[in-house]
Amino acid sequence: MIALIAATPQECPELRAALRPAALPGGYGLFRGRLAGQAVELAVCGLGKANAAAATALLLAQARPRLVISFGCGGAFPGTGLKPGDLALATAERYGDEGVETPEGFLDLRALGFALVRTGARDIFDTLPVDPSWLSQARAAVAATAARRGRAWREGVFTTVSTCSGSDRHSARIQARTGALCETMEGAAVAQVCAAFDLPFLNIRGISNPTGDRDRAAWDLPGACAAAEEAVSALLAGLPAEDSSP
Ligand SMILES: O=C(O)c1cccc(C(=O)CC[C@H]2O[C@@H](n3cnc4c(=O)[nH]cnc43)[C@H](O)[C@@H]2O)c1
Repeated sequence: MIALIAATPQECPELRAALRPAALPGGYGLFRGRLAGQAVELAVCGLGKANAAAATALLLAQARPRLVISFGCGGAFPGTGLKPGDLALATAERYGDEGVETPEGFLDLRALGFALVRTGARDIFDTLPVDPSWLSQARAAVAATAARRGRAWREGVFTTVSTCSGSDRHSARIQARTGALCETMEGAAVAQVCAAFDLPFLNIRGISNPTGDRDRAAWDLPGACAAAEEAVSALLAGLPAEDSSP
């Protein structure tokens, strides 16, 4: 089974329509069934890190998927070459605002000495991994989807925040701190729970907006959501049968 996590119903209309409604404890939305020949469970978790972590943990406590995919829309930082409607694929997830703001600057969790996940092999602080073999499968699907739609795509670090980058000043600070190309409100939280459960994680986002001074006229939420759904479907369609995938 493949687990899919979207924040809002608007980010997954096509996939939801192909699945049967179910429910997770706590009222988190769940949809089950088969997509492109793969068994899937789609959680619609609500906005932000707390919802994302709770829904992911509830899902993983009752099933052990071979892959967890966070998907939906996200903001693109300046200089990345990404525009609304384009696609982005995470190579790692980094928390953007977990830490302490001090007179001397921002102290992240590594500086504070607080690991978020202790895997046994190593401690994980602010940066969560993406599984390399699944990443190469996803790269092919995202590239093919972008080409089909006549759009650009990029891969790189994603950052997850509670306070979105709706001003140039804040956006520049988060970009300098994280080196991210894409900002979301859920990705690192899903990745953190996957690391705790030792399960592979991917994040695929359609770009809905540029980060920086907030201008709702520059957003394309429907185009971003459609692009991400199409890339997820392409990834599922390209996967081998359940037993022989990475
Ligand atoms: O109205 C706003 O200024 C605003 C800011 C951020 C997100 C929204 C949404 O309605 C989308 C929610 C959904 O999309 C992801 N998202 C999209 N763009 C961004 C962003 O620039 N920074 C962080 N997250 C973003 C996010 O994962 C949400 O789940 C409206």
